[in-house]
Amino acid sequence: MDSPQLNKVFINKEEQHEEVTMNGLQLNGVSRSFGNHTVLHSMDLGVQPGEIVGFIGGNGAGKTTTMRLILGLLAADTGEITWDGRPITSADRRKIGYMPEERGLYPQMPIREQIIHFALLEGNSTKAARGIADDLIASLGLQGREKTLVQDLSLGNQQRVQLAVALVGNPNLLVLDEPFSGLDPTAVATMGSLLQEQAAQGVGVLFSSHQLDLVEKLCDRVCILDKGHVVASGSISELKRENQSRWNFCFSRSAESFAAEAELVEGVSVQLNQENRREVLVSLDHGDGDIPPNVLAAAWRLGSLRGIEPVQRSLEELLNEKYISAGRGKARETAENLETAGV
Ligand SMILES: Nc1ncnc2c1ncn2[C@@H]1O[C@H](COP(=O)(O)OP(=O)(O)OP(=O)(O)O)[C@@H](O)[C@H]1O
Repeated sequence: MDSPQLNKVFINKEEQHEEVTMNGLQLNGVSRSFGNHTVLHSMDLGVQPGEIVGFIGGNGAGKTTTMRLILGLLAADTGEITWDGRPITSADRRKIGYMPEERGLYPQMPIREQIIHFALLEGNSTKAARGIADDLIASLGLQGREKTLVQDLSLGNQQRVQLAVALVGNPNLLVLDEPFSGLDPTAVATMGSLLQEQAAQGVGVLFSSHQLDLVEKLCDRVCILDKGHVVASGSISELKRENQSRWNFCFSRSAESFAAEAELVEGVSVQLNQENRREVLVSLDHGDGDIPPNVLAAAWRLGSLRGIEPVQRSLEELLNEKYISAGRGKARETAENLETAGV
């Protein structure tokens, strides 16, 4: 989905020095090291109210560290974290619902009791905490399971309880570390709808995931992290438009000779449609750009060109083809990183 609030997209970290996010959460130039290992390098990230931002990166890219910085569980070495344009306070942080990677539910506690426990920790009275638990149990579809121990729930329902716990403080922002991991397709769909419902109510959502199809489906924007560097950030549609590098050439007769000729052009991959040999998919091997003149000339030479349609890449293709094999400085590291992550 496209965010109407979004008016700027950034592609290369090297070209990126500002990001337009006036409301909600903003990280500006945040760095963090452990000993002499710099885990985050001058990172910028924003989450506006009501938008869902996908946080992508291989294992060890720095996603969890970023989330801990947002929550105030770790301190940044440099840079600033703001809420609504001013330095974030502990009161702002109390309005952030967090689903940590290590989860943190009590396996042997019934789920209603568990949610009440966390609601009490938020400073609610016992009566209010019970009300909050009952409301969350109803809205997350956990009715009938109030007395079930967490350890006896399916993973999907455990994640729902985890989300309930993140929601007890009626948060303005949800920060969720891999909320979809280990879920079956039904539970994934439920979790996705729950996040969309929260966003529709104005809650900003930042979640990390290695499931790129999900990120593509749910998110207004993405932030792609590679070894602590933001390598791309922006709306998915903008990201795709900015990376236009694939076209379908349609002819009114067989395009085999065009395909053969275009294949000789350096830096281009060509695929003749085997089911309709009048169509040829032409892709740039590296980066984005215009159709190479030699390819266009070959198409004109064939003399029966009916049209050229841009074909957008999926987020997964973009990552694999652009950010991994583009030959940029960190491309190889990115490839290894994402491969390790199973992306
Ligand atoms: N407390 C710590 N002390 C030392 N190093 C740490 C600490 N926390 C994280 N790191 C290191 O920081 C790097 C980033 O880790 P982080 O957990 O933020 O990555 P991630 O993107 O969340 O990875 P994953 O997808 O595997 O969860 C890793 O190299 C990790 O070993």
